[in-house]
Amino acid sequence: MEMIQISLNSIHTTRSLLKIRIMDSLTESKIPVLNIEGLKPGTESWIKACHKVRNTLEEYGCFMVVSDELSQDFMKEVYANMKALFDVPLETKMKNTSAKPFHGYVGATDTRPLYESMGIQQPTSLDEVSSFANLMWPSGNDQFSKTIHSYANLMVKLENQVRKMVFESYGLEKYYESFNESVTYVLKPNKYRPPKSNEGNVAARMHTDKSLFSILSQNEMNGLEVQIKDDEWMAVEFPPSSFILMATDVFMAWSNGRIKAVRHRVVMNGQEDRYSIGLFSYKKGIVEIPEELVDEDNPPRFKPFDNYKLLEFYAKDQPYYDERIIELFCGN
Ligand SMILES: O=C(O)CCC(=O)C(=O)O
Ligand SMILES: [Fe+2]
Repeated sequence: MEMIQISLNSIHTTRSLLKIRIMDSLTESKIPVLNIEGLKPGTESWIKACHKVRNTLEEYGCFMVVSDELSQDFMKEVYANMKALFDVPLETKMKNTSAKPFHGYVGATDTRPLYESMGIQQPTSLDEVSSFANLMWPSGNDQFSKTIHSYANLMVKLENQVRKMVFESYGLEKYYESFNESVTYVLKPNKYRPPKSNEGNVAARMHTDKSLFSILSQNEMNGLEVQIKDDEWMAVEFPPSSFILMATDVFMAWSNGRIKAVRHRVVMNGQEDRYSIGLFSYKKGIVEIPEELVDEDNPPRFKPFDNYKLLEFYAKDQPYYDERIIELFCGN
């Protein structure tokens, strides 16, 4: 039986807790909002922003961006296409398979009845997105492919920029290009339905991501909550055309513990379906702490490890789902 932990009331209990409705008053959203679009590498404003991004990820583990590049009309199109995707029959959705955990269709289960998710691998390739669409709609769906591919390209561009900024801020830009060659992506559309009266409203339990970096946006239904200071949950308010960038266990380990992996969960308080879309990067091969981030005062906190093996480890039943997993997996 699956164990879940809900920090509210500090209780550890079994799946019956999923029936609990969380209605605690959440701290008002104070997630930093950074303006990092349109900066030119090498300029003074770029260098300043590099430090700001790194400091924010060290202190909070996440920040938001309100994008000039994503119009509200474009985002409406993204969500209309996602709705059409989840409306395809279950047998068809189940054709979205992958050998990697959480990279294919994940359906609702007894312990997680509100959540469904799909995986589009290598979404920066229009051919890959189109073959996914052909699987879902036998006569294809060009509109879906084009929209989702453009969205993925924008998110990947941003993911690259943020990692470049962090590398630069640590003085490690010389590693950025070679590191980037082994980064891969999966785009995950998620759907959450509202709970019935006899169901709890925790749609995704507290966890930290096992990707290298994650970027999420949502339709107008809120639900994402993060712990950015102490153990307090904070509801994320998404202004139009915004997304949240989140650091993960892998980025935390790479930085030798400097960057914070942000704990998050999804709680459904509304009465409408919530759609979110996440771009997750992964590092192929071994992740190692750069020697520049290790010294006498900062001995290596993690052994070199394989990102996908960490994901497999996480996918097996574990005592927790947050960053304590990576400590178990490869902590020193
Ligand atoms: O839907 C969301 O806002 C969160 C999804 C999430 O945490 C995940 O896919 O790892
Ligand atoms: Fe997550």
